Amino acid sequence: MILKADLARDLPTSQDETTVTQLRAWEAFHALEGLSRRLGYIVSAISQIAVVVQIGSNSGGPLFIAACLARPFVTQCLRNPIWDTAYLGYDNNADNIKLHALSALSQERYRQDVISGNLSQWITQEFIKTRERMGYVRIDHPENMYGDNTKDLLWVVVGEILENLPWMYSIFYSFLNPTRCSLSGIAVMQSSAANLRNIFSNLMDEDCETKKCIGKLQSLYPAKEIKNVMEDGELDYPHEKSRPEGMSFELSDVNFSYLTSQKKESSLSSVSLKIPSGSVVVIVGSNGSGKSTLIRLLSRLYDPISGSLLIDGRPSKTYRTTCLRESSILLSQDHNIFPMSFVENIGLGCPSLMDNLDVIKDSAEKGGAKEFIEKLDKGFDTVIHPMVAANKLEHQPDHPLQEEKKKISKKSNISGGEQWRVIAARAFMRMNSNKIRFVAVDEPTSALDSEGELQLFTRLLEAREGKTMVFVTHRFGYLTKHADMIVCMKNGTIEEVGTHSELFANKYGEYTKLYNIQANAFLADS
Ligand SMILES: Nc1ncnc2c1ncn2[C@@H]1O[C@H](COP(=O)(O)OP(=O)(O)OP(=O)(O)O)[C@@H](O)[C@H]1O
Repeated sequence: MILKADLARDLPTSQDETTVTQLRAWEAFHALEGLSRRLGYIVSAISQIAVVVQIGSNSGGPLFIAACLARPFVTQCLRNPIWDTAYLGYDNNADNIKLHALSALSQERYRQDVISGNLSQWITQEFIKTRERMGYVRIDHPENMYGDNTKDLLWVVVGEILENLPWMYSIFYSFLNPTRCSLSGIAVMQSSAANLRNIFSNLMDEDCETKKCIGKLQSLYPAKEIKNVMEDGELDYPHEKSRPEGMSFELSDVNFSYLTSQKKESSLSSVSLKIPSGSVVVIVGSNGSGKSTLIRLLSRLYDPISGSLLIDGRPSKTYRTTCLRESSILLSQDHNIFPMSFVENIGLGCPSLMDNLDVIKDSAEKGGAKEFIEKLDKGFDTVIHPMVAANKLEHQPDHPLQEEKKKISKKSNISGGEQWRVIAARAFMRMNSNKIRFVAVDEPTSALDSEGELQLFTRLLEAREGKTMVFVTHRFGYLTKHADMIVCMKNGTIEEVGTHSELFANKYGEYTKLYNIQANAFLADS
């Protein structure tokens, strides 16, 4: 339920802090278990105390209860759980890794990938399948499953003595007062002593704190009720008026600000623009001018605050968002590598072809990722972020486990550019669905070298048939030359629109200014 609720939230909703829940499923189960256990302990404690008081009224009841408390009390004081020390955990169970990875995909950092890749359904289905394959064993952290204390010899001896303290007290008491003790009374006292000891130990277990448990359970249900900020329409995409050349857009007087923005100015102000179907559009402009925001609106990750956005002649809100997302690809700096294997990272572009390794490798080739993946020991089966749990190591640089940690982390690290290539490969994989009519690429220049960038642009342009393509870039050259239209932005507004030669004809325009800065840098170098 939590996974589903997390995956269903759109970006604006998830950025509203009042709607975000940090609760994970295992915590809810713990809370529920803890609460019912605690209730049971309290009932048992009351009944056992009543028994001891009743039967033991002749044999020093209060002192006897104190003897029962001795061991749990000392245990609590000397508590030294194994997980309080430094440790390093490495998980090599494929299903467990997958289950945690699928769970992780509902986190904030993957939200844009999951939404733009339309992956919620696949994740939920895979989660259920993997869970069933594993059987219903507990999958929470080992810390929670392993509650044993370290045992040294002294503690074993002292513990045994304390364990038997109520017994010893009873025997001692019956020697002093033989007439006041019956055999059956002693037997009942003995069993009560064992029960009371257990009950007190459990009640002192901090996991069972009633307030904490109730708080956790209370925060569970609102997560299910959260309504998305963005409206979902009824219309399927494409519809009868959609053109086969690709998606078309018409923005009229669009304004937009992020909920989380600290700035007074809007990220987009009075933006009006027509993007014909099948065109290649390049958006340029200085940092913070609104290029990425414009692309996010076209990809329907956000809706304009005012003004209108038409897609193929109809308001964007009239379409089913899942249909629109099935028809578009967004390739941006905000995307992330999933904590899964390369096969899954790329295959998730088109989950129905996940089993087809040839198609996955072909997409990797197009995205420029195949070469480096094949050089890895496990090739396409390499899991990029294997689960490594480290505890109390951050402030101990000389701890012997640091070396092990490095070895494990090394297996899972790839460079920023390589990550981008994997994400690009996932985008090419998506094209195999044959549903794509809009491709948006947001500035790969920050991660890719110039050769990688040129290859990416060339391969994307080769696949342009039936697709409208919008690129954001800081590098003028190959793309601006091939663009049907260049949009130059400044401070959240559109300064100029036209082809390279049209914009360059305006000597004092923003486009010419940005172009000359780059050209002069090259001239100065040469
Ligand atoms: N997720 C966000 N939350 C809050 N504000 C944002 C967010 N993303 C962008 N902004 C703000 O919106 C404005 C436009 O940002 P945007 O990222 O669209 O610009 P850009 O032209 O793509 O910049 P760059 O070239 O640096 O990538 C900026 O003022 C930025 O601070």
